[in-house]
Amino acid sequence: MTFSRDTLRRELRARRRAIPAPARIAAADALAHRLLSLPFAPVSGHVAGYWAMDGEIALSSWQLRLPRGCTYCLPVLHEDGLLRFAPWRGGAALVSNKHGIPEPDVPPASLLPAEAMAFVVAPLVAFDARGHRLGMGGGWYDRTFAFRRDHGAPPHLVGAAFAAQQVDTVSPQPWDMPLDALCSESDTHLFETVPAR
Ligand SMILES: Nc1nc2c(c(=O)[nH]1)N(C=O)[C@@H](CNc1ccc(C(=O)N[C@@H](CCC(=O)O)C(=O)O)cc1)CN2
Ligand SMILES: Nc1ncnc2c1ncn2[C@@H]1O[C@H](COP(=O)(O)OP(=O)(O)OP(=O)(O)O)[C@@H](O)[C@H]1O
Repeated sequence: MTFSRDTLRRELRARRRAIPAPARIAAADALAHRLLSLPFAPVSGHVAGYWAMDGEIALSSWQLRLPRGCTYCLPVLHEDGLLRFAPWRGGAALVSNKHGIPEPDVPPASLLPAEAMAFVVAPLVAFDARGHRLGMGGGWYDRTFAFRRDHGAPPHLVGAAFAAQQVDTVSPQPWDMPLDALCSESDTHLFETVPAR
């Protein structure tokens, strides 16, 4: 079981890294339009993206096209094992976390908890047609959004990926965070989760 999730991670990470630059630029644009067209696309509030790395589909196009009322945030690793979020605009100071991923360089007191987000775009390594997501293996998104299991949105949780990251099944685990939607460059999947509050 662990072996197959690890194997899947290795293969799908290699697959997303192999996508050539022109295709990934076009895909990021198409993804932005799909995210902005979701029935629950935010018009205001804090929205979380991520700093794309290791071949992940980029969110820069979406960030640039967000409605004025939305504040774009990046995830920040916190010592308690739960992600925090911090507003970030192009040009603002960044610092590398322990995995080498840039995070906004802000004082700990200004970090926002997951509950303060209206809409969260989650990176992923692989997804399946039932809305299950396989991440990098740190459990960060699963732990951080475990509170969503018992009640509806907000925050809405949306996976972002290249269509090539779809697999038959990610062999979901009980702790895996269910997605409300998944957008790729070519598809929008809406999933049934618990009703909104
Ligand atoms: N862009 C992005 N940001 C993100 C995530 C992500 O998947 N993508 N995360 C989603 O959870 C969190 C970070 N989680 C991570 C978990 C494991 C590894 C990891 O194993 N990385 C290396 C080893 C390098 C190192 O750790 O120094 C690897 O590539 O094998 C990286 C990030 C928060 N930020
Ligand atoms: N809600 C939770 N409470 C406690 N531990 C958790 C929870 N969710 C995940 N974990 C732990 O995190 C570890 C990694 O989980 P998993 O391999 O599913 O991560 P992932 O979904 O790939 O990562 P991520 O969510 O960061 O993208 C698991 O071994 C699990 O023990």
